[in-house]
Amino acid sequence: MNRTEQVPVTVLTGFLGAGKTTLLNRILTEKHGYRYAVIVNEFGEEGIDNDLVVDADEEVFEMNNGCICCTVRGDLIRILSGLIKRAGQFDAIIVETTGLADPAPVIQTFFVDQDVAERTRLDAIVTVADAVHLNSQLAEHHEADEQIAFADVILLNKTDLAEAGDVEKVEARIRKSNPSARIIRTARCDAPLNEIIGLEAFSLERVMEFEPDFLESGHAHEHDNDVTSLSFTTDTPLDLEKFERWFGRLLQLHGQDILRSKGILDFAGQEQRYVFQGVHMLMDGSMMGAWPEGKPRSSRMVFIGRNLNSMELKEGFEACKIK
Ligand SMILES: Nc1nc2c(ncn2[C@@H]2O[C@H](COP(=O)(O)OP(=O)(O)OP(=O)(O)O)[C@@H](O)[C@H]2O)c(=O)[nH]1
Repeated sequence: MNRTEQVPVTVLTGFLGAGKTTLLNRILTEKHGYRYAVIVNEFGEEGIDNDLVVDADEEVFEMNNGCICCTVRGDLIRILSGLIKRAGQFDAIIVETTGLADPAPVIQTFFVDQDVAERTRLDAIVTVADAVHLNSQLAEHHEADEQIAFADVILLNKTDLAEAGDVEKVEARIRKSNPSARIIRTARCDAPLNEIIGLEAFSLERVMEFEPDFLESGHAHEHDNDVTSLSFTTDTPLDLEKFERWFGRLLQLHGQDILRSKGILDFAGQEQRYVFQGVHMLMDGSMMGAWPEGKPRSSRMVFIGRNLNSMELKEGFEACKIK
């Protein structure tokens, strides 16, 4: 098949909370004239990410029942195969992996499945790196290192939160894992789109240089078993003050172990949905607009981390309900 008839695919990866969804939203809202099909994979059970992706014209396919790099790889192939059949209807495919994904099995999918291999081509692996947390993530999670190693482009993001001098140190550390990727320093992933999409940057030869058995090994992959996810939902509105007190204390006490937290919440007396985001101890929250019409209001939250105490978290969450 002619190379120009193959659908280009950009894989967005990066550790938990680095800014992948922020980047995706940027791509989807900027005026570029292209039509993208988007595949979003999420580790938590509650499918929050899908609601955090802006309402764009693009088609968004959710894969929530596991991590893209292991259990749901079959789903990825199925979605890609479906998209390929309608290839004329969009210009490119964007795949956002979970923050815990090893990108290798995802990349392999584009070479080992014959149909997918013939009809798509990897444009680039774009990795978002959190300038504040990357060093510790690299020390603790081999997935973080793989995400950096496989990148063609690295957005060294959250430079607004990093201490002066730290960005240079993180960049030097990145270079040890990946000497050749283009590194772009960003705040809220504010890189020009033409440096992210349509690059024709992916090179299997480069990958084979540092992983010679890349295509043969099957790249057996195991996640850190100590990282788990818990999610909670309720239809009862929550008390904003109680929630803030509980959550602030929780992150103070357990922020080392709670790698990621996020939720869409229904606070009593508030018209809009409230979205909160935590990455370790750093927390961010804001109103995110009206509740979708015709759908009941409810609160959903997800924790991803080590040593998560299910009972304690559940009790804390339940205690935030209005009486
Ligand atoms: N201050 C600051 N906050 C940022 C930046 N980029 C993203 N954020 C915030 O960081 C939080 C996590 O961003 P996301 O885009 O959801 O990160 P993600 O990589 O998609 O997270 P997961 O999918 O859960 O792994 C959100 O609250 C963002 O608004 C940045 O450059 N600076």
